Amino acid sequence: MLFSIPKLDKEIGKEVSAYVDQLTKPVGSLGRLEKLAIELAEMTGNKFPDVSPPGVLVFAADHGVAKEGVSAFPPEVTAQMVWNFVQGGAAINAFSRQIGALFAVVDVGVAAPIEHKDVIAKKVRYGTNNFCETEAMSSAEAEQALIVGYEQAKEIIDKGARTLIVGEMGIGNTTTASAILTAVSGKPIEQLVGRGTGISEEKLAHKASVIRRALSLHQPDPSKPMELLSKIGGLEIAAMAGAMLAAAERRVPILLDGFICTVAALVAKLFAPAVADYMIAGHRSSEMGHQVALELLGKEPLIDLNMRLGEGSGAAVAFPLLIFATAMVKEMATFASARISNSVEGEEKQ
Ligand SMILES: O=C(O)c1ccc[n+]([C@@H]2O[C@H](COP(=O)([O-])O)[C@@H](O)[C@H]2O)c1
Ligand SMILES: Cc1cc2nc[nH]c2cc1C
Repeated sequence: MLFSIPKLDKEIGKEVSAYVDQLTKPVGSLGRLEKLAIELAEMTGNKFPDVSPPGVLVFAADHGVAKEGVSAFPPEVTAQMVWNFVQGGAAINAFSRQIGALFAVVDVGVAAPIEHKDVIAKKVRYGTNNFCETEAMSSAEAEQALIVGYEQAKEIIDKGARTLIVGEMGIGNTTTASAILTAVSGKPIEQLVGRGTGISEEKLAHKASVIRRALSLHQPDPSKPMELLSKIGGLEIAAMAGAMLAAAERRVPILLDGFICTVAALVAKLFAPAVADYMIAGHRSSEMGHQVALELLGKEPLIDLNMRLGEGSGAAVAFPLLIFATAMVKEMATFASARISNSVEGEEKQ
């Protein structure tokens, strides 16, 4: 599949960088917010971009590998949480309300039928196969799930979303994400497999052995994203990658969530390396392996609050920092406009 992602506007970045140095503060004193303002300008091609409203897309799907007992919760929870999302009772609902987000939940492959007018029904199949035994899905299904994400992102951007937050819900999906990350990074599995929803030490060792077994069965080519998705999964990870690709094509900044989201970002990057230019890492999840995924992507997260929920929640909590970065450029006075003396002459500016 071919994606056409525009280059970052480095010229505007330089302009904003020079302008930020004229604002009424010592050079560099707003730290990471300054870098963020420059990045947002380069992505959007706008010196004074709007990041609001953000669009939050939560993709839900089930994982056949959940049968192996790799989660602290049963697979029915995926469907149950989808109902919670449409009733507005999940963390991401509370946070989306706080940040004024456009919000949508997409069933891309929940194992149970879900009929609710507010759930976007895009089920590609009823959950994946157990990837320890056989391929998670066909490559046609993986492609279909990717397109679901792509189309949904297009839609929410057409409705006005200026930043994209991509969340997920899928019992078992930390096993799937760790398997993809093991294949892609080539690092020892022990560094990449974590507690997910909160499994015991014993279950953790079992989870690692499940992934080891699956990878020796499939031996996926780590440079082929469609192969990774079809052999390992999952449907929501494919959709998330598709959504990111659509946002990057439209110069809409992507605010990444936690572990599963960052692995989906790595998959998207395999489809089109330039997609990573449009990504900002929202937070560092406490899930083992997230730091490695962030390093592979070359991103430093904005916040670290020991969160490990998913759903887009970490990105939603980090989102106000994007508002602050843009408000700084839009609203602050310059030394000249406020008639403030700009440093002692000859003093080194850092
Ligand atoms: O985003 C994260 O970093 C994250 C870390 C651990 C768990 N989760 C969420 O928990 C679910 C997967 O956990 P598990 O144990 O069932 O693999 C899934 O619905 C994710 O949204 C999410
Ligand atoms: C309750 C619950 C909520 C979640 N949200 C994202 N993943 C989740 C997993 C569980 C178990």
